[in-house]
Amino acid sequence: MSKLEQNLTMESKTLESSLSVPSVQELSLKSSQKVPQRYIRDDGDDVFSTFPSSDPSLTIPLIDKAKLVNADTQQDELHKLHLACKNWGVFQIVNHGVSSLKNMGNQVKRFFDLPLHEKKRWAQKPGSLEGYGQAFVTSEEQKLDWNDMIFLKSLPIQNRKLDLWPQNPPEFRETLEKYSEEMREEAISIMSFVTLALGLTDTKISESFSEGLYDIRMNCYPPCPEPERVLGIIPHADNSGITLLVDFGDFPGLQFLKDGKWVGVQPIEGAIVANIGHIIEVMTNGIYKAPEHRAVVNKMKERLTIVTFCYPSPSMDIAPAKKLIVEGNQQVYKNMTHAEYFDRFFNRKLDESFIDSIRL
Ligand SMILES: O=C(O)CCC(=O)C(=O)O
Ligand SMILES: [Fe+2]
Repeated sequence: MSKLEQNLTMESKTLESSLSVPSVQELSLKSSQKVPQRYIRDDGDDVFSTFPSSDPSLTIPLIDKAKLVNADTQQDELHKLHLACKNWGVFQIVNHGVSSLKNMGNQVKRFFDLPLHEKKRWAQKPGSLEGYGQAFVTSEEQKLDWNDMIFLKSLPIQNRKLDLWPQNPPEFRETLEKYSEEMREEAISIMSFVTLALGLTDTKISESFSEGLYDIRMNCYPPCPEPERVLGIIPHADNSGITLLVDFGDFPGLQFLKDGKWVGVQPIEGAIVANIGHIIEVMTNGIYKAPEHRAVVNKMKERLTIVTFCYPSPSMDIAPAKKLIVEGNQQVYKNMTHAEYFDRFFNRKLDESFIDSIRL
């Protein structure tokens, strides 16, 4: 297919679906020393052109939730949070209130350990991203991520497609229900501190997360014989309001782009990695930006993550907060309804920057 034909196909196809591709776990089990060409990124693929930072002083900011809720320490911690959101767009949170991380992690591990035919009972159906498979595969020529996943819409409850919710392991569903409810509470709470850190006293933004949408992507990154030639997930920024990620690995697999260099996130057991998504970038008029990030893989070790994409209520417009457009601060992004925002996202061109397309 010529480049032009490829672009035309990309333009006409909606991205809200995925072509079926092989399971990476199965490829990994074949114990071959070589990775199939479709996964190889070091043959001129420009997503591979930046390198990890070698500066050990660069670490993802750490936010202590206990200090945010304590009146004596709140101001200092809010200032740290403001700098984290402004300079990085990502931070790790400890002492949060989510109790079901470990249980959910165990369920996800047990799910990915099932034989392929069993996992396929919950496979993505044509025309939908939800279920077990891979995201955003839209052409047979596209390079592939070294990643298997299961993606489920969890809240509100009426958005659930239960036929895609695994019943093996047996406690998977109830654990995911509890996990998503806890994540919703955490998102509301984090958003209330993020807006306070920005100096917004009105609670409209954080409250809109109580009626929000919560989509959960569980990722498995199997060991890879040639880890330096592939990516677990290509560089992207999230289209969420905020993303809450739990990393069950013990090496830095997730990397954020900071001043042109990739900085790895060293997993802290029991912590949540929170990153700003495009919706909060728009609502803060770009004061807080959605950071580019990617996942890399390991030669010997599997890595599992659970990613909760948190969106405000569909009744909330996606537009810069009026209070931020004062005294010569120009509005940077368009005012959109929730429906318009998603329409633009799912019909975007894969070779163009989504955030640039919603700038004024
Ligand atoms: O699993 C990871 O480390 C990154 C996942 C991610 O960025 C995503 O699913 O959007
Ligand atoms: Fe992401």
